[in-house]
Amino acid sequence: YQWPSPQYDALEGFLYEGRRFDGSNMASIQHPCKKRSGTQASIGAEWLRLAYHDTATHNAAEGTGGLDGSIAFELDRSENIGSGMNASLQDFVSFSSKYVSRSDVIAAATVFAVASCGGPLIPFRGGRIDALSAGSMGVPEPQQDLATHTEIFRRQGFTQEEMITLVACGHTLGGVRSNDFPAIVRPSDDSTTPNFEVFDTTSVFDNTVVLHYLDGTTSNPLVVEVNQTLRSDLRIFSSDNNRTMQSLASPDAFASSCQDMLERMLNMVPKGVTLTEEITLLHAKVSNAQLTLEKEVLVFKVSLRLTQAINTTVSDNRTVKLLWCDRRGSNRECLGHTNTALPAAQNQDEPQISPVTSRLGYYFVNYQFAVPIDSSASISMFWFEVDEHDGTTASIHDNEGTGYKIAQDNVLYAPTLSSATFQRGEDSVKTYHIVAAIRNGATPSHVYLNAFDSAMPGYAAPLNTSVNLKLNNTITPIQGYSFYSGVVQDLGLQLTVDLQSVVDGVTYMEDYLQTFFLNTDIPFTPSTTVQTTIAAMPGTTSNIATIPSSSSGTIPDRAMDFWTLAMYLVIFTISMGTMLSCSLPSL
Ligand code: HEM
Repeated sequence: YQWPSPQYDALEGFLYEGRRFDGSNMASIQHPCKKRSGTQASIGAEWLRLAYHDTATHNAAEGTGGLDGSIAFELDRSENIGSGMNASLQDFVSFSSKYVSRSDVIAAATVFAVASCGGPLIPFRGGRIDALSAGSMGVPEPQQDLATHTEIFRRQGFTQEEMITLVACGHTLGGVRSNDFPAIVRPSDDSTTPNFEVFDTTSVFDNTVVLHYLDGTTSNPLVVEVNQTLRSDLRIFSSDNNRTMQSLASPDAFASSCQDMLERMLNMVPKGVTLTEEITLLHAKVSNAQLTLEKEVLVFKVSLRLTQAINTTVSDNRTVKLLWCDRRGSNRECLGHTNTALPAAQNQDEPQISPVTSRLGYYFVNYQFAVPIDSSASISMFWFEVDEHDGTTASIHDNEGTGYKIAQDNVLYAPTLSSATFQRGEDSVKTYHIVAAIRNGATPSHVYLNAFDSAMPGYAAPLNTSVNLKLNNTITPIQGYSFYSGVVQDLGLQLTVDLQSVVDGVTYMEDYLQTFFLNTDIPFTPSTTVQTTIAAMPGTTSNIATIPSSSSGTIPDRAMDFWTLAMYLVIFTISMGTMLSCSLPSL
């Protein structure tokens, strides 16, 4: 892994933080192994079933179907009946983006659900490509016979033994609803409350479904149903004289078989789709790096996210420093001096924020920097030093020795000059005025943006369009930058833009820029901020602010201007002469 890897970074953030950029948390809709409010339905079970139904149309030989999000267009089919399906799609709709496809969200949801309910950690890859219409039919249904089921699983690429295993791994969570399958679960006399019969007596991901099947005490409706035609689990489980079921009687064997089978299921994709490498946890992660103009100052903002073992706390003595080199002038590339700053804020995520990370035994501590940059010097690369002041050597996080390089400073995003106008509500058109700052000196032949949003209400076609940006003379040039602007209209929930400027045939780009915070005063902010601590002087801290959590699924209301406050603190501290050090280059 080398920074920047925008797709990896986005997938890693989603998987290990469970949330999208504005802090809205998808994992916590379900975690910890919750039931849907007011019902007996397990949300994790609904998510897992949706993923299986999306993949179940896969044809391994032809390379068609698979986990591609086509399920969003297939819910009117009887093979996809079930109120949990629609509910799950609603849970997911606002979480996809340019780098986390709708089908990646469905796959990650299964990883969350299984981890959250105590099952194995399923290795995750991203890069699935979304279908924008229905695919072929072919999800198994309970009334079909064993030969049909065996053939369906063979088509998907599974042997008989794998079929038995995968069904047992699926049917450890959740159950059957009377309103969707009245022939299997009789509706209650009181028709307002649907009956729900669970597959086993525990609500967690364990092998009770196997054990109770083997010892004859099961009440799995697909085994004990009086109408024999509907006993599909019984036919499948017993199809090899219970050999496979017996092999799953050990909890470890069950967990490891389910880990393998569910990983294979999530990675069944149409041919032509290349999945990413496995997304593993980054222990020191750079995020939200952005050079921007704010309040007439050139500012560099970045966060360093460190893992911290659960049940341990960060030492009060720890200092985290941002170091960077000038891009221009006599000190460029740290020839004369290296710049240093302390974080503007530190905050901790809740250990529970992603079930995957919490199962790995970590939570996150974030250090956020917002430093003013002299625009004639600019910035070319940065790195971090973390010192525990306990006698151990300070650790350096420098992108495996190369430093974190800032590719360019010719085109920048100016969120504080950009804006969004919209009515609250999911189906209203939002109008975004996007402002780019273009460094004077080189005259661009073309300034434009690519706008992308796949988080569309109702899974409508994504927005994917280009808009030309024009020189905007109403904004006074500052710090050697002039401003270009353009308008994007979007119905979706997670617009990102890529700004591009072409100078002498070379394209400069700022990729995957977030827009959710336009009209709030916070350019970017952690979601579940517990308490914000601002470092006033090296080694000392003082609590100054608490930011309310914005973990709802909607765009947050106007919130406190945290970053501006943080920046002024840094400016103040620098002017006290305590934070800008002139030293020899250390890279
Ligand atoms: C022959 C194959 C299968 C048949 C006939 C079948 C049938 C069913 C039926 C009728 C339900 C009840 C749904 C409801 O009431 O909402 C159900 C639930 C479920 N199925 Fe399957 N299934 C099969 C295979 C699988 C597989 C391979 C998986 C996943 C690996 C899976 C995962 C689930 C889950 C998690 C639920 C519970 C959903 C909830 O509680 O909301 N199923 N299945």
